[in-house]
Amino acid sequence: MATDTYGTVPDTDAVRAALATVNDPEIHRPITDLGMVKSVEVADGGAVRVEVYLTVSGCPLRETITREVTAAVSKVPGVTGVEVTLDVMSDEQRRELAASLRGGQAEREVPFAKPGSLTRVYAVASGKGGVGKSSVTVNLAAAMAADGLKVGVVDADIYGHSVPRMLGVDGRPTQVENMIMPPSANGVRVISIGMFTPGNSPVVWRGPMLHRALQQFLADVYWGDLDVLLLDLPPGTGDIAISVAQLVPNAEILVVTTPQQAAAEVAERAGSIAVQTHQKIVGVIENMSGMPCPHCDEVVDVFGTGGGQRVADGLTQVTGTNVPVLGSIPIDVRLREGGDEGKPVVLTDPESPAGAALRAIAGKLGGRQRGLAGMSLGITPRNKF
Ligand SMILES: Nc1ncnc2c1ncn2[C@@H]1O[C@H](COP(=O)(O)OP(=O)(O)OP(=O)(O)O)[C@@H](O)[C@H]1O
Repeated sequence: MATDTYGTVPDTDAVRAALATVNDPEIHRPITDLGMVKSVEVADGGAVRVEVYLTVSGCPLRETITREVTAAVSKVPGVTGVEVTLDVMSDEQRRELAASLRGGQAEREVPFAKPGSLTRVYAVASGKGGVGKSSVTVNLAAAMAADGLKVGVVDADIYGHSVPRMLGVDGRPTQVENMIMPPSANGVRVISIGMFTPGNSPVVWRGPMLHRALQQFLADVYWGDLDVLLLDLPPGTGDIAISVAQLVPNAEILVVTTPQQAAAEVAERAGSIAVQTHQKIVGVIENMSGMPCPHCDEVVDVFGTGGGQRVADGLTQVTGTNVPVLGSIPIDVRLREGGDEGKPVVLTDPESPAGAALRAIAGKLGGRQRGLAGMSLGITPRNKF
């Protein structure tokens, strides 16, 4: 905005108020609250100079911060120009920031495991690989974020980590002291083992290291206040499922299967582990449930039928609680393309059969926060609600 006709110098408080509207892109809190505004100078002609502290040198989001600060300050009446210079926090400042983000809590605590936590944690499990567990996870996350929920995803599929690519997250997390800032895309905060390994190298860790990695993802990552955290587990009944049960005992299990008999049997075994770990199974999602013919709309049951219901019935029997089928997702080439391009189908094609099915399931799972009225999930509310 141009200097007003009387040449009034812009008010420093107004400039600071404008800066308070700029959130750090990783921490998602105003830069003014994070001690990131080093100085503000307003010259007579209306030129404003803002010095901003980056949390770390070489911060990948320096351009974003510069752009957003410039845009916010430019809107203040009387401002004729904005110059943003960047500095880097000292070790002491970083320690203070990390301590304030932790809210004075002791280190290494998993916030989601605390009794008062309001975050619902869903661990997405499958028996076999390749049934679409990661695709389902990222689409549920994106759909819930689009519905206004604060959502995080931990890609705990250590051997087949694909979540960042499917969600369109690139780049590595920034570390502030011993806190890790998760990158985000499509409104979803993501952390993946793939962000900590060079190139596309395989991860060959065994149990204790996997446990440690998961603990770090849960305790050392600054997630902020999440409504929902989704954990994409590796297929099968491996070490990670046990670690999840130990680290976040209140996590609820979501089982993904295909309609195929063989896949359903393995999925049921994977789900049964919840009985031993005393975790709740929130429901079963059947993926790849038929493919609508592109020419005549007739549905071709490529992988057979009924797997989701079989798994749900089996788990209902072994757990003694009602485990419902939450939904069925058809085979849809747009879902696969969306995964390859980092654009979840629930956002690019929300009305497609797969997009609509995923959004309906996300609505059931995300909507539980506001109580269970009107929902037929067939579940028993836990005391955290
Ligand atoms: N409903 C669907 N329609 C079309 N393609 C799908 C569907 N669901 C998944 N796919 C595709 O199937 C492949 C496997 O999916 P995905 O990687 O999500 O499986 P996964 O169970 O997470 O595998 P893993 O656990 O082995 O990593 C991907 O190429 C994905 O795009």
